[in-house]
Amino acid sequence: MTAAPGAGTETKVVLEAENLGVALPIDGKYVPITTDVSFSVRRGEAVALVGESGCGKSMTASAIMGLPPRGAKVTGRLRINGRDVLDLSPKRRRALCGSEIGFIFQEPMTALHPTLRIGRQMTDTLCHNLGLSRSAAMTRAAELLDLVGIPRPKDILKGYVHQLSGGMRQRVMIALALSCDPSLVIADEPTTALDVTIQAQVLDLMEKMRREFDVAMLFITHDLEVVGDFCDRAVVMYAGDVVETATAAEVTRAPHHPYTRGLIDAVPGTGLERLVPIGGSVPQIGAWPEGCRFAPRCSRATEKCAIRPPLEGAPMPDVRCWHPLTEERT
Ligand SMILES: Nc1ncnc2c1ncn2[C@@H]1O[C@H](COP(=O)(O)OP(=O)(O)OP(=O)(O)O)[C@@H](O)[C@H]1O
Repeated sequence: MTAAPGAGTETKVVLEAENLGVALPIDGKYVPITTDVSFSVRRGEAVALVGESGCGKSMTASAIMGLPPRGAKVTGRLRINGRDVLDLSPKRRRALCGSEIGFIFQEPMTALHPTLRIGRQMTDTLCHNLGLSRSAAMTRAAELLDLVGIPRPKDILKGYVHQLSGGMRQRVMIALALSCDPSLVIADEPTTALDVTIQAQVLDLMEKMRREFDVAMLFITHDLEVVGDFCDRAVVMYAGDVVETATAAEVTRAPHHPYTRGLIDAVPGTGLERLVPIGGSVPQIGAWPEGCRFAPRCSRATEKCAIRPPLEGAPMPDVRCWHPLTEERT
């Protein structure tokens, strides 16, 4: 693994999604799952993709990884380290993903094989992606486990994933994600399945890895506290759309989109006397309103919201809303 490069390279854009859309064939026609998803992640930066369940966060991540569901139509542009990847052949795409993108999933038990020794799984990945010999891969695997704070790495490599605690399993996932020296790591709800103390440890470790190796991180979460604590910027999604993009501090302290405000008011620790859930629910795919998709749940909605607001060109930049909140951001 290469150490963090020096100053001057930290602004390099690693991931660029431009009007990224995924549609799935359902009952004989393509139904949009996400539309117009645009954002970027720079080297060393952690960007959160945030929103309620069903907003399209994981679908966006699967399109970036080149692993959308069978039959999916992916449109728009997607660049990884400046290279357009949507037109690559499946083989070249897999090779690119193996060498440039690392993944951390919510539940390591579903991503790690239950009956293969941890050493075997790690060395398979290292041999395949880096072309190492089996013995060199085993040495590297032990180094990686040591790096992520796993004690007695050589013993752990001989064991199985079910013998580890949830936090240790997630450390193995992080080691695997970093094993190919990726420029981008996609973490899909990596701490949701862990208890609070272990969550904090895993987040600390990811933060350390991000700083040390200067990777770009796309962090998929519905936890706004994690966004505020861990991420630099946040991309808020609603019903398959990006509705607001800003720094994590701005999004969590002074959001401009009523949906983002609703998300914040619905979680504990916001200072409100009681939590205020957003009324209603995310519209089903195939049943999105014509205009603003959030309008049916929005107290600020007017007739104008029958027209879909653009992300740019509505009253505020990076806020897909005709009536944004105008709280000052300091
Ligand atoms: N293979 C599929 N076939 C049909 N619909 C799907 C499929 N995968 C996802 N969907 C639908 O696409 C929408 C977006 O799903 P997605 O998993 O991306 O949401 P999410 O924001 O990641 O939610 P969560 O936080 O619950 O994972 C949902 O309505 C979901 O039911």
